[in-house]
Amino acid sequence: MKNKNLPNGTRDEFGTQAEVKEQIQMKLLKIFKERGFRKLTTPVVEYSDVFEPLSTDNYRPYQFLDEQGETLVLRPDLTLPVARVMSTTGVDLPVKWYYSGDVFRVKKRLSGSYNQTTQAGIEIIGYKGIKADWECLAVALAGCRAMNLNDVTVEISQAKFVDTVVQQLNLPEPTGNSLKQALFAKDLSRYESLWSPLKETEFAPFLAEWPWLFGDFDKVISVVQTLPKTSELKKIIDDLIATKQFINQQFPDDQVTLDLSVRSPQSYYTGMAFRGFTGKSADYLFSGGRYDNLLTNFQKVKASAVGLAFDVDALVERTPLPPEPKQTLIYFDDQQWQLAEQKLAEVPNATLCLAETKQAAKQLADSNDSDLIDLTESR
Ligand SMILES: N[C@@H](Cc1c[nH]c[nH+]1)C(=O)O
Repeated sequence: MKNKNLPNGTRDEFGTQAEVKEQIQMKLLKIFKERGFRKLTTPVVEYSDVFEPLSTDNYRPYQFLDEQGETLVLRPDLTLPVARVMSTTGVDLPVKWYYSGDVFRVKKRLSGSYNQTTQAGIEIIGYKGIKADWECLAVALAGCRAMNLNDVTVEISQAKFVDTVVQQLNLPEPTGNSLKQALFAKDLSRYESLWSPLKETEFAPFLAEWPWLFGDFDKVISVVQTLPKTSELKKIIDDLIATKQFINQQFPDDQVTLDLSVRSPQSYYTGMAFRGFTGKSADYLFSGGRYDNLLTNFQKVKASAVGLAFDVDALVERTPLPPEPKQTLIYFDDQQWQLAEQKLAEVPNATLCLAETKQAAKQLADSNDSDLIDLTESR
């Protein structure tokens, strides 16, 4: 009998913790709305095909069958449903959506992380230019500020960078792909042996450093600058530098790092991607990026898009819980409802006491450390 247990990786939330979470969500939604984003809600359950573009190396979705035998899943992501909506509803582009809701990702049993997390995010669809990426970053960092998180590190990556460089190297396949996999896995001995035939080429200074190409923005960029520049690579570098300058100007308290040796945080990203961290914690506060091809999975037309989602639970973890405020119980008898309502409106932090006797009301007030207003005394 498991009716008193929760499935692995889920939790109940109540009281102060749940209220803080609600407040955080409200603050984020207010920022989205104030910047002109419109609300979009999608169902918690979808056909599993919607999530096909997702590579699920670290987790798998919860799956079950509907009455026709079709595989349904609890959504493991909120961006793919937005792409589905765009292909089925004929909404005119460009659009700016905001949403909040839970995503469900079955992680390894002892990973210590939850399988149900709450996200609040935005998707900007129909803009090719870098201003849309910057709007995502501006929303992300404004959100962190609203939570009093002032020392955020934005880690930027670029989904196309690794492929662009591997292509430039002109390695025979499958060597190019193996090099990429060794780089992502930080399998250094394999990486070394794969790039050693290029030791005498102009790529050598870069290739020797590539597995360590993360951290300080300027250092990483200076290594990338040693590569021969194709127009594609130049555009990638220019956009990264301009984005760092944008963050420095708009959010001078925040740090920017660059990682050009990682796998893209989402398999559907096609351009810049970014994550926000604070302190030493490895959990990110927000994660987002550009995905210009995702909509073509659902429809013929190509549309540019960029978005980001806050991990609301990670924000809650970094928010100190406020002390429990003292509550006032309003005790009254059955004939005094009107009066009790008046008191309730007047007294801050009050609640109606629904106990049946005065003695029970007193006991309740004592055990909750609450004040008690007794309306039956004034009669
Ligand atoms: N859906 C992404 C975040 C995102 C929103 N838009 C673009 N990326 C995630 O869960 O990591």
